[in-house]
Amino acid sequence: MTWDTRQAALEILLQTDQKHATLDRALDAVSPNLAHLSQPDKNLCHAIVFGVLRHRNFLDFIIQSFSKIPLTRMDLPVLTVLRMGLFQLRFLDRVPDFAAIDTSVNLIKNRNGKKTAGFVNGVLRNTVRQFHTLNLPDPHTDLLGHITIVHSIPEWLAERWLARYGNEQILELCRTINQVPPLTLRANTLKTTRSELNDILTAAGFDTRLTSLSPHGISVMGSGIRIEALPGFDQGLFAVQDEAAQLVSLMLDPQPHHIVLDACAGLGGKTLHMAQIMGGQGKITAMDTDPGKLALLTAEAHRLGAGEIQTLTLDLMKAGQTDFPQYFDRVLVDAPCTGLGVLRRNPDTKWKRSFQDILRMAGQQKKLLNAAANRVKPGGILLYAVCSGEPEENEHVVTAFLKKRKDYVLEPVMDCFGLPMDRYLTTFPNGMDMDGFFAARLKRLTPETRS
Ligand SMILES: C[S@@+](CC[C@H](N)C(=O)[O-])C[C@H]1O[C@@H](n2cnc3c(N)ncnc32)[C@H](O)[C@@H]1O
Repeated sequence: MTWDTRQAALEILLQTDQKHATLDRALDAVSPNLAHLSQPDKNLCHAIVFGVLRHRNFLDFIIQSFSKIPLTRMDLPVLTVLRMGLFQLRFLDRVPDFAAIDTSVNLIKNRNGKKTAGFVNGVLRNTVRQFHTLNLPDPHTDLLGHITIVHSIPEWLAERWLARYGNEQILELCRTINQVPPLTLRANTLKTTRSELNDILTAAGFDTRLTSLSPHGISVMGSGIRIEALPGFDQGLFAVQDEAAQLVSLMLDPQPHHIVLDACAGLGGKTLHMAQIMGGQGKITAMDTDPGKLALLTAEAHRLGAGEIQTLTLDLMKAGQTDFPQYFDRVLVDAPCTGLGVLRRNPDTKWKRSFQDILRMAGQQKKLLNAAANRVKPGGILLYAVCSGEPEENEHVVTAFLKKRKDYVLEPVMDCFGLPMDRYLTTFPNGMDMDGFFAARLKRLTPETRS
């Protein structure tokens, strides 16, 4: 089946609306149907999908204001087409108003018939004519309403952030969350240097910025950049990795002679950074419950020339002594989490999470950290990381761990990068232009240092 640009965007959004289909999975699932589209059309499709997910509450507020039918009684495809049309009208200068309206009307006419098409036409045209009459919540008198509607943050999350952050900080955070994040590369120092890679990219006409804290990062400015088309991709000169994620492996500080366990390795972003920091020496075991991810990790290790990475499909919670004949100098637990720190990359996450998820994930994180702790050599380091800034998944996990495990102490992050933070690594999209990460460096004491 082949789709045009907006049909494709509609299908992706409808798939993403199912609770367990992440945006990444939906994009992967439909990608064969997009193969015939030109690159600008693919870019437009992505812009609509991400834009609708970023601004969903704002778009719904407008639809509700100009529709006689309540949103709760609207068919999901109709509501989605309205969101897509409105997003183009309000946010995409490159799409003229008539094109945004006509393509939306035709899209729904083919699916639901003429009557529904008339309804969509009416709502979109009313918006164009009467948008100026809308009363949007004012940040000075109704900050919660403003954040919820204008910045499209779910109310339960906005309430939590309001209790935690100052007014200016939360507004800045919300603004950055809805912006397109930078494409950040990690120079593969097994094959090149950051400065050499930067020269290659700038010579090819790309506008780049060196990351300020990671010595390996380069952000490539602009939108719609195809990673595979960047110079150096086939030669494995870089991997795609946000700066905050780069800081995690740097904070673990694995040495060339170390034996390392990446206990939740996933696709291996951090495993392969560790391999590069270790100069392709030492020994790394990449473990995950998902064999499919580990297979992709092995392929990526090959592209990057990272040498032999031992993979292990195993549940950390069920792993016993026989699974690991030796102790490790370094263990990374990059735990599964709510992902609320990476909303600018995965805007669908905000509509799928609830407070209960934070508590559920925190319970799992505590268990994973405890299970990993027994694998660390006395004198070795256990690093706990999550891409969420929620306290239950951050310091609460670490505090509970330290209460239980008197053989561990927290090592201050200040010593790692001279960051303006003392105990933990905490990064934010606002101000730092990085994903929101949390990491704690825990040292296992030797019998001598314990007493
Ligand atoms: C945040 S992701 C890891 C991302 C990865 N470290 C990276 O940098 O690309 C968490 C991973 O933990 C894995 N996982 C979840 N529960 C696990 C368990 N009990 N044992 C091992 N891995 C687990 C998931 O499959 C997922 O790939």
